[in-house]
Amino acid sequence: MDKKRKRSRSPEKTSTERRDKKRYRVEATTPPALDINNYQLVKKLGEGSFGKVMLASYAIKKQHVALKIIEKKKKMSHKDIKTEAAILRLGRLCPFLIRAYATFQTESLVLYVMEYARGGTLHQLIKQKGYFKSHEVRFYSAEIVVGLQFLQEYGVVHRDLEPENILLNKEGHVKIADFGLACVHEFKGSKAYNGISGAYGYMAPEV
Ligand SMILES: Nc1ncnc2c1ncn2[C@@H]1O[C@H](COP(=O)(O)OP(=O)(O)OP(=O)(O)O)[C@@H](O)[C@H]1O
Repeated sequence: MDKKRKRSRSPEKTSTERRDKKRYRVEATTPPALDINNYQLVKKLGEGSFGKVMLASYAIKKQHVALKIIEKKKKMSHKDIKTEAAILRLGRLCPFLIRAYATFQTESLVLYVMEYARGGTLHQLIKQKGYFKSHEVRFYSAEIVVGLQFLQEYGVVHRDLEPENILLNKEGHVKIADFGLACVHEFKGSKAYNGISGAYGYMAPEV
């Protein structure tokens, strides 16, 4: 009788253990897009107050991406990092916003893997051309407005809109970038966001 009980309990325990081991193995595997070793840095695309943006090659898909690298020691607030990452993830829903393929962190860095806008910035284009013809002004304005309208629907205020942060893809379409100062806020009645933010010359008149 005793022997029988022993035999029936032991396989039960073993299968639970096996299940737990299996679950542990699945959780311990880092998806390739979240593994810093899968990105080979090619060159610097830009640098800001909290970090730099590098052109990188994602080994798994042999694809160029823009990798924004923020050093944790630079003390960008946790809330701002989470907000920027969340807005970058929204980018997949609107063609005029830079989108993130992945966001992750290491012990010392926060990383956003973004689509690479290979057409440069609107600022570079303005410098290169000197001025825009009226149909070009309409083209860029329309795409920027659609991008901003989309952000507004999600309660996002960019707060740092300027030609350096309007990127262009290889077909020349607008990709609004740099959500480091953005806030997610709902304007209700007379409630307004406190604090001045943005680049002088490009701030909204009401700011
Ligand atoms: N997805 C991208 N594709 C191509 N270039 C990019 C991309 N993202 C950023 N850059 C380049 O890097 C520069 C800096 O990027 P970004 O403004 O996001 O960094 P930042 O650290 O937040 O800068 P700042 O402190 O000025 O706000 C941009 O002006 C642009 O030239």
